[in-house]
Amino acid sequence: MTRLLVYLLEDCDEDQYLFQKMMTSDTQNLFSVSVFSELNTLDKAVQACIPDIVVTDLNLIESSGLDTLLRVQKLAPKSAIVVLTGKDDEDAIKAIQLGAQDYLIKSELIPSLIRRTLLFAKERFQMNAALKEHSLRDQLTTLYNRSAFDNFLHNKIQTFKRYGESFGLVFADINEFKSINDNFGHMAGDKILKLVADRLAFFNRASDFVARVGGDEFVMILHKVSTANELNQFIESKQKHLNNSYAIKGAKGDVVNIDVSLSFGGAIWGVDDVQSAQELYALADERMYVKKRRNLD
Ligand SMILES: Nc1nc2c(ncn2[C@@H]2O[C@H](COP(=O)(O)OP(=O)(O)OP(=O)(O)O)[C@@H](O)[C@H]2O)c(=O)[nH]1
Repeated sequence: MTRLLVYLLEDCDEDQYLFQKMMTSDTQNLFSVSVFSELNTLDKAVQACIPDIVVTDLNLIESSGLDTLLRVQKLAPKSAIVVLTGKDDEDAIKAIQLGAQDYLIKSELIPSLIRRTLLFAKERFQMNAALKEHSLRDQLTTLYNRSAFDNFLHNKIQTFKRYGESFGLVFADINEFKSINDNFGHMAGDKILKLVADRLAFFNRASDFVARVGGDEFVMILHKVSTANELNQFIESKQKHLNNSYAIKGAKGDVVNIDVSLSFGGAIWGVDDVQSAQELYALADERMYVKKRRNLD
C-alpha cells in the first residue's frame, strides 16, 4: 500500500516535534509527513504535490481560528483536513461544521489515535467528494445537471468581473423529441439522449462545460469566446457532428435508425447586452427558439 502523504501546518517547534514523533513511531508506516510553518510554503507544496491529508493548527502567528481553516481549505481543496487544536473547544466543533473531516487534541495525541483519525478523515473526504460529484450529475447522461450549471455560470461571471474574460453560452434543444418517444418508445428516447450527450461532450474542448438542463435541453459554456463569429463557428461544427441519423438497438434487438436534429442558439457574456446569468440564459434560449422555428417551418 502506498503511504499517504500528510502535510502538517504548525508553527510551534515543540508541537511539530511531538506530532512527527508520534507519526514515526507508527509501526504500520502508513504516512509520509512533511511539516510547514507558514501558509505560503504549504501552498507551494500543495501546488507541487497534492497531499491526501492536511493537518493544521488553527492558531498560527499569521492567522488565527477558523480563518486558518478557511485559508487551508482554499489552498488544498482536494485534501482531507484535520484540525489540530489545544483543547476540545467550540472552534474544533465549528471546524467540523465548516467542512474539516476531524480534529485532534494536542494533549491527547497517541499514535493509534492519529492513525485512525487520519485514515477515517481520508475515507470521509473521499465519500463526501463522491456524493457531491454525484449530486452535480444528470443520472441518465452523466453530464452535469442544472444545479452544477448554475454554479459554473455564476463562477464564470465572477471570473469575468475579476479578469474580464468573456465566454459564450450555447443552448441546444432536440427538435421534436416528443415524436421520437412517441414513435420509438421512451427507452429509445433515453438512448438518443445519451448519444446526443456523448457527442456534445466529445466534440468539445476539455475545458468547456456541458450540462443537461431539461428533458431534451443542453447548455455549453465556452471559455474565451468573444466574437459572434467564433460562437457561430462552434455552433456550425456542433450541427455538423450532431444532426445525423443515430443507430440504436430496438426493443426486438433489431437496429433502428432515427434521424435527430438539434437547434442551437448562443450568447456571449461581455459582448451581448445582458446583466445577469438569467438574462444571458434567456437570450441564448430565445435565439435557439428563433432557429428552431426556422428549422421546423
Ligand atoms: N425518453 C425520455 N424523454 C424525456 C425525458 N425527459 C423529458 N422527456 C420528454 O421530452 C419531450 C420534450 O417535449 P417538448 O418539450 O414538447 O419538445 P419537442 O418535442 O422536442 O418539441 P420542440 O422543442 O418544439 O422541437 C417530452 O415528451 C418529455 O416527456 C427523458 O429523460 N427521457
